[in-house]
Amino acid sequence: MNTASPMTALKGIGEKTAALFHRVGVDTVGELLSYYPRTYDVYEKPVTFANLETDRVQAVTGFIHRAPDGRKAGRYHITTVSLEEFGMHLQLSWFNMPFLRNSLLPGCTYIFRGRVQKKKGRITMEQPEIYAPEDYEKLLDTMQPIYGLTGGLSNKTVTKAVRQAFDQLDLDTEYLPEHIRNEQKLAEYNFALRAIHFPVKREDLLLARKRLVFDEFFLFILALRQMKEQTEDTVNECVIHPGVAVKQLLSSLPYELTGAQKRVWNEIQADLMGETVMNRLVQGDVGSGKTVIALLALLSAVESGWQGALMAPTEVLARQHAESIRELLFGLSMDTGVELLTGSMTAKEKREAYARIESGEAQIIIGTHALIQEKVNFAHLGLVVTDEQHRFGVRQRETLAGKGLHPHVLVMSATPIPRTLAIIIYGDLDISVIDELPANRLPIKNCVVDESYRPKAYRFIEREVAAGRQVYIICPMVEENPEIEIENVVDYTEKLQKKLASGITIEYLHGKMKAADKNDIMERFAAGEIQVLVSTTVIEVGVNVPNATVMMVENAERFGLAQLHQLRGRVGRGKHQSYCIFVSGSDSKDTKKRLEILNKSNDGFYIASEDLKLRGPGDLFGIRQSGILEFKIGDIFTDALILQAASEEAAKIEKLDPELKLEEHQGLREKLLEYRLAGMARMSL
Ligand SMILES: Nc1ncnc2c1ncn2[C@@H]1O[C@H](COP(=O)(O)OP(=O)(O)OP(=O)(O)O)[C@@H](O)[C@H]1O
Repeated sequence: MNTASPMTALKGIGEKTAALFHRVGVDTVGELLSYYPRTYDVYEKPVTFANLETDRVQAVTGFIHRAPDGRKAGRYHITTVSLEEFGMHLQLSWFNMPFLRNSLLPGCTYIFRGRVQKKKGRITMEQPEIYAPEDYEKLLDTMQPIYGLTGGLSNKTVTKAVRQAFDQLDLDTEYLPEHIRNEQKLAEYNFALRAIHFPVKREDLLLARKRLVFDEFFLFILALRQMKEQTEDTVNECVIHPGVAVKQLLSSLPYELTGAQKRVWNEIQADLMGETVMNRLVQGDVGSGKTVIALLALLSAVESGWQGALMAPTEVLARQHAESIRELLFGLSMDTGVELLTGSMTAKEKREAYARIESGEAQIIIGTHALIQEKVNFAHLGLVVTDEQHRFGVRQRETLAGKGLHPHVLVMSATPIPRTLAIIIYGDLDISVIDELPANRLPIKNCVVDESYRPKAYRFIEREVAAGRQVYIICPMVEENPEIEIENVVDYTEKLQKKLASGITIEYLHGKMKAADKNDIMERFAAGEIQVLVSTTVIEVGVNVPNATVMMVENAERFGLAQLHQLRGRVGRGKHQSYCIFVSGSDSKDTKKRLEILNKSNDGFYIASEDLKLRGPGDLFGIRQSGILEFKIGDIFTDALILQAASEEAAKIEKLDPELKLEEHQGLREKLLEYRLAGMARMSL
């Protein structure tokens, strides 16, 4: 067995289980080893009731005075036990486990372990684990890995598979040169890999994590530098001059560009006319008006005889872009062929669209990445506008170059990262920043509240709807189990229908819905036919419905601040006063402090940097701040110092041995090659 062996090479994993692993992105034994735990279960000493903290998983010692109660509640059977300690009470409950009434014996002591919650003023644990004290003793202080799962794939299965892989594999030898390991005080590779899955103690885990985060950033930056060398100075074969249509568009906009938009547009124009091809990142906070900048570039391309493609991460966004672009171009004297290309189109529709793209009749092509990248033959592509989530890298360029195309590339990003980090992460791109919001915006009013505020929030929502506005409600994500997440959204919507005044149209949206259904809901929301949209975070990126003025986020404490900021960015996009209600299910002080940052500021850069200060780089169990670039373990915010170190080491290597020819760099050279090959599928590096 080696790292390239398929998952079925492991004992006990057949085709069916392998298919489940495939769903979480693991096809080979090597990928399994880098499928790092999402978090760890730490079996800490039982605490006294006085030290229970809501929203934390804790253990208590409980003496059973009398047999548990059992009762029916709708579809469920509920077993409850009330524990007492120095006059303080803790209520335990289990769903559909009636047998507990006979197995929890009066007069005996058990350890109960679960998430502490406060419900109707009472301290509770739902579904706590139950241990005999002597069994718990054995688990004490161990850390059990918890992996990201999917329906049907249990944590036990993943854990067992990882153990087996470690037992049977000859692991890679250390590949980082010793001078780097010494300089950065990094743990040995195999130690790190083992310890990240099965840490014996917390210190080991911290060391392991630091090493693997460093590796991830280091390889990324080295690959990026190689990529930059390959793409730099491609001669500009698609010279683009903005002309009459662009002027007309500018004067027909219902607003004037902000100073920042004008500056960035100038930078782009200079690129488009320049001697080398454009590789530019436009960074701008949510709602700063990036779409119109993209459109100006696309229209300039069309005016100069080229096609422009706009690649969106989701079908919903592609549709939205197509619509708003058609609207903005309407009435210009030049007719522009705008083509929308999405997965839910029929085969016939797609064929016809491909034909129009190939003939050049379609001039601005808007679609999802997969469709535009893989299947399309362009007549004369001059510009690609894409987003940061899908790196448009060497492979994409090579594919296009194979078709004789060397287009300009414009990458759009709403991730608020400080410039110093941006330069490292986007080392292959020039950077422009739209650092100003349109002037007509009223700042969003925020509040952080607890669950008891819900009825008031609902009355507020009713008033806004009565005034003609629209509302988003975000349900908590359930990372471990997408099925529960869907249930949450559906359940919440049903309950909400009873709580809000009749006559309000409420619909829900989640990631597992069919594309056509999602489109339908989004279109009806955009058209104002739906007033309240209950959703998972699928709504997070880019949706633009300026009439929506309320964003209510349930269990806000479970989200990263950067993500909450993105979510909040869905409102406050028009002329109406907008509101954001963060409902927190936790009364922990740290949570309050974090959410307070959002309360104080609407500025993405400020929020990201304050969050970083508060959490500190050692925050191991923290919420990942951003899904961008899909780093497996590193987080550009919380691991900013490691990112910086990796960048410095990469620069040194480049100076010392740019082609990695030295003996001591052979391991690294191989690893980098492997990384780039794997990355082609993942990040297109
Ligand atoms: N200069 C401006 N003045 C007033 N309104 C503007 C200006 N530029 C853009 N807008 C409007 O602001 C809204 C948000 O713009 P846009 O959708 O381009 O944001 P964005 O930067 O893409 O944000 P996100 O990252 O959240 O998608 C749109 O309704 C757009 O019409």
